[in-house]
Amino acid sequence: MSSVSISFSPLALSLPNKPYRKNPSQKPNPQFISKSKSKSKSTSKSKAKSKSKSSSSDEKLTSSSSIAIEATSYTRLPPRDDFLASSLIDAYREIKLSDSYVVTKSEEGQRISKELHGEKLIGFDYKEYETPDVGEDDEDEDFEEDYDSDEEDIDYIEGREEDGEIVVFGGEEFEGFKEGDEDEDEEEKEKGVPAVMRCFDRAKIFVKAGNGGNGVVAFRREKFVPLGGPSGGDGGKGGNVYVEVDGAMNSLLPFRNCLHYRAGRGSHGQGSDQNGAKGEDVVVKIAPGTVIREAREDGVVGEVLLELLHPGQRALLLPGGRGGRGNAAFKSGMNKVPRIAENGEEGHEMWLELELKLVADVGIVGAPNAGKSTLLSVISAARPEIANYPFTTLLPNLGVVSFDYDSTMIVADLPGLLEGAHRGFGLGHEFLRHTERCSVLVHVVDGSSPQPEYEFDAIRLELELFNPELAEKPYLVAFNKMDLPEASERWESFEQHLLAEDIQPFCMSAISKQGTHEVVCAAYELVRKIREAAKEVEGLAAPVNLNHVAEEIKKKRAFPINDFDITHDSSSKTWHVVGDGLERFVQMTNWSYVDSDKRFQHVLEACGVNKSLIDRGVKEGDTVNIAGLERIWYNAPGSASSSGAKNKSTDSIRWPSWK
Ligand SMILES: Nc1nc2c(ncn2[C@@H]2O[C@H](COP(=O)(O)OP(=O)(O)OP(=O)(O)O)[C@@H](O)[C@H]2O)c(=O)[nH]1
Ligand SMILES: [Mg+2]
Repeated sequence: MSSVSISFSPLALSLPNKPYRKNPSQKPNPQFISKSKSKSKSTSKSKAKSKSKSSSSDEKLTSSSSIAIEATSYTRLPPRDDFLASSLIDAYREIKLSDSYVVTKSEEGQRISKELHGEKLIGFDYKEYETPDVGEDDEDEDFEEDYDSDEEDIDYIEGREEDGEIVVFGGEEFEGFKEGDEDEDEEEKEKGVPAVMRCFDRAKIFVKAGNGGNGVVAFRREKFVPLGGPSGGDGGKGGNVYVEVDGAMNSLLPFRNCLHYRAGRGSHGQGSDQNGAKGEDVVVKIAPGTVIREAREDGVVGEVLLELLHPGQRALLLPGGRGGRGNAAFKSGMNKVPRIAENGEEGHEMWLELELKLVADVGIVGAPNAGKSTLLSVISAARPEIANYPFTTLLPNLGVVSFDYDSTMIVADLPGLLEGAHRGFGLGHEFLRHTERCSVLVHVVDGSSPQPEYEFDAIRLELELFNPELAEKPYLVAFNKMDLPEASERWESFEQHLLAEDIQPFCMSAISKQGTHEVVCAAYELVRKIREAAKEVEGLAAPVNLNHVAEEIKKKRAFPINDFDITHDSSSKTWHVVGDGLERFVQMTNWSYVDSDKRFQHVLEACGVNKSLIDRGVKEGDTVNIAGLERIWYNAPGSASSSGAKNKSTDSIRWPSWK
């Protein structure tokens, strides 16, 4: 075994491994707001400043960075004054609108924003994105005109002031959250998720097990073999539906092209006692971390059927239908020439909802544009898109960080989070879901943002509000963009702020790879501890039964035929006899053969349907519906118990037992 060559800096060793607990006293500090307002009056100024001060910032890091500095403050959610500055308006136009942008257009929008974030408003105020407030009317118009000129890139919705926030993602839109109509809002949000994102981690597929092949009626005809007897073979079994975890998949996008998965049907039996071949199985390949639910017609979220995490796991989901018996199987001493064979059993079918929650050891979280993708790109071979505008990343990116051949971890770069993400704002639900399966979280904080402390607190709060378990996960904090002077200026106050909460943050410049090694090593140390703890627990835990869905279906198939319910509709004089066993029996009866009806009568008699109907007072002429099959009841002459077909000669035949 090779040794893991990881060197830990003293900073990394002092990493707090305690889960974060929400501190209710962490409310927005008005001092911060006023401070930042005065500090960041002009972004252009700060750009110039950042250039002149770059050498001093480098002192904080061990070696200086030769990489060009990019001021990124305009892509953040800036203080209102900043936003109104004309330099920012120019900058705002530069934002790549085809990817994303957020607008609050009206008074109503502001009101909703306030209501939504009301008591626990931390950090961003979305009313700052009120485009009509840009200043003078003329300017406003200019802006709108400029904006309109970009219309070929995006679908921009106008004149819907009452709707509050409008979010546009690559030409698709949804309306912002409005308190009081969550249900409608859910639908709206679903609509607003761009197709590629929906397909990335959600899919709805149809699966069907193969039907069994039919049995046949055949008789042996051969020279020198007189009265060869029945020789109809049984039908083959239908193919099964399996679900298998494919380690090479990291999304559900393949299900975009293929929705229906049908296993092959069993071949029909043939003469000369030849049984049919088994139907072909179908294997549905899914990504690790996929949750499978039954999709219900009423829209209610079905219960989880399977949750497959590890590559190579295979579950039998739907077993194929049984092959029908051929007439050779019905031969008996009393019935030497049976003219009967069964249909193959129908394979079970269902619609499934697949939901992927990425399985990664480390999840990189943070506000948009914090440098999450940059961090992933420098620590792994992954090449995510990196750009100077928010929501560059819309789909999570995975990367493998290798220290040694046997010490690796999977790191996921997740899309940026906004305040209100836990309520679906900025498609937060879509993104936050993926953090649930990460063992460790790395918070990347944009050091160049006016209030990095708020940014960190807001993201932490969003995670906790989305799922309190997320707040219990071990995490570490990486203060990024230390190569920028404004970031290095803020580092000390940020560090003090976190140290007061017993958290030791890391500082780094992802773009120049400085300080990233310490962050990765510290994250790996946390991952290693978690893996060790998980191994211990795994040893004690009982093995999970992956085939329980198929077992349930098989159990249902073996349901006894004499277990049925009878209901009576007096207005239409109809009796309904229902039962899983009876239903299957009716489905497998092949009515084209003469003996089928006799056997049907025999089974009804034997399983007590006739007797129960007589006891309940069935009258001649009444309709009896047996598992969907309608018959008219009549009383056979001279018999108290008889049914609606044929005579009693069937009693003399011994039919093989129903199976
Ligand atoms: N100066 C400087 N710029 C950085 C650093 N890290 C990232 N950036 C820049 O910040 C911008 C955003 O970086 P990304 O890595 O795309 O940020 P992100 O957090 O993935 O953004 P989203 O995907 O939109 O959430 C890019 O222009 C990067 O070049 C850094 O350490 N220093
Ligand atoms: Mg990104």
